[in-house]
Amino acid sequence: MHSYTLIAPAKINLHLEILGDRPDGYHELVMILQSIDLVDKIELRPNGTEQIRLHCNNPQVPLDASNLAYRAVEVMRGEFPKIAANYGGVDIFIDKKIPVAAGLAGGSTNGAAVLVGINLMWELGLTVPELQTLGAKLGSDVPFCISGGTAIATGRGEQLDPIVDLDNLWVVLAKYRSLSISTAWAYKTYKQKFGSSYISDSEGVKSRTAQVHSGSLVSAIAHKDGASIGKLLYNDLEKVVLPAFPQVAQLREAFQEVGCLGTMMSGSGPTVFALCESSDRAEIVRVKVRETIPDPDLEFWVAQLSSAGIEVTSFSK
Ligand SMILES: C[C@@](CO)(OP(=O)(O)O)[C@H](O)COP(=O)(O)OP(=O)(O)OC[C@H]1O[C@@H](n2ccc(N)nc2=O)[C@H](O)[C@@H]1O
Ligand SMILES: Nc1ncnc2c1ncn2[C@@H]1O[C@H](COP(=O)(O)OP(=O)(O)O)[C@@H](O)[C@H]1O
Repeated sequence: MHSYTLIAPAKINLHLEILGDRPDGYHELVMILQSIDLVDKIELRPNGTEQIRLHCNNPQVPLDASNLAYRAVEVMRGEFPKIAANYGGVDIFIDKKIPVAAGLAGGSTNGAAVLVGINLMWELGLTVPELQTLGAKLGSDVPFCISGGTAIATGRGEQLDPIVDLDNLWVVLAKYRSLSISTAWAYKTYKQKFGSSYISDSEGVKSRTAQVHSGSLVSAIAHKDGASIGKLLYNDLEKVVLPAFPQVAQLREAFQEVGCLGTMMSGSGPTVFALCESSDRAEIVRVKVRETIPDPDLEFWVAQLSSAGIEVTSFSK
């Protein structure tokens, strides 16, 4: 049986618009998701036992059944119990570079990598759409993480329409090390603050009152027009996170002041990113914001937008 090493990229949200709440407790969204080349490395090794054993270099990552990498194996075992019984357990090594609970889909992309890796290890022959259907059971962002690139995501985030890949732009990412935000908290607080944006008509049929604002951004992406993309970045969850976490709002202002194409919080935060036209410009922006906020708790990364989803880099006997 082979071992597999996979690369699992983080994502940012160029657009995150909440259209309303849904009967299943989730929110109906329109997002534009974008992979970046800040990546975790995942290694899967058959271990000759029945157990799923996790190893990670970051102590913030849970090593139990709550880890999305662990849950991905369980989803595969649930779907293919006979095949799973032949193959036994697996050791999963997570080399974590993506900050945790940061709005960058770190857990989702690890779960996506394990689905792709198990598909190969167990010789299941599942297609990408089939893997994405299984991925939606793990989390709303998992289907996107499998294919990556640039995509419009609707529904609860799992319905995907790929658009032209953006790779001509860079981002500076910044996050306070000691600050993490729960996605469930961000959506719950949004609902408490803004209620449902669905209204019922005279027959009780619910329809959306929100507008979809992503059209001009899609057009700017089609033209790979960084200046317009920067101006059109959008995230409804900023409305709850920025007032609750003033240091995130200050970080966003600092990026704005140093002059980038645009700046926005990613997903449910607290990572803030600044879009830049080149890696040199990104480095200048990073240095300037570091000077403005010398707090050692603030960490930075520079990454390029990427067309890659989960990639297998090696396998060995
Ligand atoms: C906000 C976003 C933006 O890309 O990403 P992150 O900031 O987590 O990276 C996503 O919507 C997060 O996707 P993901 O992290 O996969 O979420 P899930 O595990 O499916 O859901 C976590 C919780 O968020 C809430 N949730 C999630 C998605 C959605 N469309 N509506 C929701 O209300 C639900 O309370 C759910 O229990
Ligand atoms: N493989 C994983 N990597 C990181 N966090 C994970 C993983 N599996 C489960 N988690 C849990 O998911 C939570 C959210 O982390 P993460 O997926 O990195 O952030 P986000 O949902 O903001 O994109 C963490 O607090 C952690 O408890």
